[in-house]
Amino acid sequence: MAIVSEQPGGQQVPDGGITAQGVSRSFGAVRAVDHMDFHAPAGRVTALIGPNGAGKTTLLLMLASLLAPDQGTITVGGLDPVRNRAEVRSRLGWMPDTLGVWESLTAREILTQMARFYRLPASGIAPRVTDMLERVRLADLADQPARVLSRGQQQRLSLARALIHDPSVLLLDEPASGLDPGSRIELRTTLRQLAAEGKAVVVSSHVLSELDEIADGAVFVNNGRTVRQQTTEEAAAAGRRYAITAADPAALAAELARLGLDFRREEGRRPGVSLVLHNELGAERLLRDLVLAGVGIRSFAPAVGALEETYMNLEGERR
Ligand SMILES: Nc1ncnc2c1ncn2[C@@H]1O[C@H](COP(=O)(O)OP(=O)(O)OP(=O)(O)O)[C@@H](O)[C@H]1O
Repeated sequence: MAIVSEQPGGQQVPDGGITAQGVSRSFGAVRAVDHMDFHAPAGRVTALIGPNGAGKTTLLLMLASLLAPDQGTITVGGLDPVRNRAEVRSRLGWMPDTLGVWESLTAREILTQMARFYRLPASGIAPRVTDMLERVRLADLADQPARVLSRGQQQRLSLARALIHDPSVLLLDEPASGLDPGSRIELRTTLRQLAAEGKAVVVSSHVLSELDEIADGAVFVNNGRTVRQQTTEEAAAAGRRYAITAADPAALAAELARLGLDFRREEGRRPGVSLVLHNELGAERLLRDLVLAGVGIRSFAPAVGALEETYMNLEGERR
């Protein structure tokens, strides 16, 4: 990730992606977004993470130039959406959390309308629509009204709609919601491919384990503010909590104490311990030491994903 500031308000240099600086938006007395900073570079998947009501959708709507900020600036590939409205719109793809209107039209008609809206050359529209329907595996359902599509199929149509004009910035609000496990994996692969093609991909979600698999970086927001921006490498370097269980939990605890490690006992269905390890090499060494000491290890793995670790730490800092 080209730009990272640990604290909100860090200086950011726009590249081919999308940047927001100090954006705010209120609805009556509710300050939904309050001086938020955000950056998603080209060629990367950036996760937008925050609890319910944090301001994620409001920020995404502003980034998509569908909602005007009260304050602050947004640039898309270095362009100002207010001064270069048409150019910016053509660079942005927006996938809302629900497909929305037009449900009486067929998937093919919806994509065709979108392609016309973006003024794609008339002769290229039909093949482009067919390509997109194949890409999201909807070719067989292309001529069915969108309302008969399942939630997962509608999500795939929504993704095709966002991609029809080959935008360089893709904004997706909860794209995996309603998808079965197979479709989630497929979505991950698609998003990684789009980033590899050089697009800036922004994904908001509550499902952190899912984002862990696809994101190169994350922006954490809460109460309308940016609370942290970090790359996955930085998240990994901050250390990770590992959960360990053993045939004899007392022997495990005794050995960790002998090694001088700070650990926490974990109760529950699989009693054991947890401790923060700074990198994978540290985990490898500890596992080897425990095995050599004769501790019968039953499981040894990260307790939570890297993004969840940061999220939980931020929650802890707030308490
Ligand atoms: N059109 C609106 N009118 C009034 N209040 C709004 C409007 N849109 C959002 N809000 C308020 O702004 C705040 C942020 O909402 P937003 O939808 O951006 O959060 P979110 O992070 O996307 O939440 P969720 O994860 O639940 O979807 C909330 O308090 C919400 O009630």
